Amino acid sequence: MRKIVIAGNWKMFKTQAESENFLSGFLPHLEETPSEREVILCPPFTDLSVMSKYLHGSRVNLGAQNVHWEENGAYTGEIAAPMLTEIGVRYVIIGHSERRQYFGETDETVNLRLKAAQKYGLTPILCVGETKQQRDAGETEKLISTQLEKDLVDVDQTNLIIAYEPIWAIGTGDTCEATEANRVIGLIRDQLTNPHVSIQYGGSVKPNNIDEIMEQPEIDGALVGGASLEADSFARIVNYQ
Ligand SMILES: O=C[C@H](O)COP(=O)(O)O
Repeated sequence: MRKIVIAGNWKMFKTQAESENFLSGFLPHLEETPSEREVILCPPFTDLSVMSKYLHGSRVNLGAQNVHWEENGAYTGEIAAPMLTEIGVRYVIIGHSERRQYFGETDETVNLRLKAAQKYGLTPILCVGETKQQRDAGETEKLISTQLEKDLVDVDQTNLIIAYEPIWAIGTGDTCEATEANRVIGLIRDQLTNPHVSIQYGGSVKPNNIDEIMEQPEIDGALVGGASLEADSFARIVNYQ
């Protein structure tokens, strides 16, 4: 059975005070949210501890935006899985296109991070997706297939979420057509050994397009950037029809 998973990726936004302010506006909306929907917030590292305390007893789970593959060590600027699990983090985004584009993330390091996350009991949200140039060149399928092949070597597909995020649709307002996202996600599913992996769509998901996105049979949720930063907007997405 595939689970519906709606995750907010706050990227490099919100101080601790702002995160608490968000939660005070957001949590009351969850009374309307069907219980089978998994709701995740992935704030900056500095917000995780305070949010974990605030969310104690709530149905919202916490995710980090990255994790290193070593348990500890001289890796300035990185974070280790035990540091996350100790404060109640359960998910981690791995291989986001912004990490691949700006911070030298490769399929090889994505694979190391995925395996480390699973080893320490975190559920990874693996991001894959093509650039505009790759799409225009007709390379979408090949690119994603290669990413999956390399990223998923020796990765346990029973503890995994995948997010299809076409890079040209991220933060641009230029959403991928819901039917096209559905088609690509179907192709991703065909390449997996476990048919029960939840696969999200990400890229300019907004309150006004979430209903159509979630009507698609292959799409099991959304990874939301900009529209997850405001409580009412993210609540509308989580409470899609
Ligand atoms: O992780 C989230 C994605 O990068 C989507 O961001 P966006 O909703 O602002 O387009």
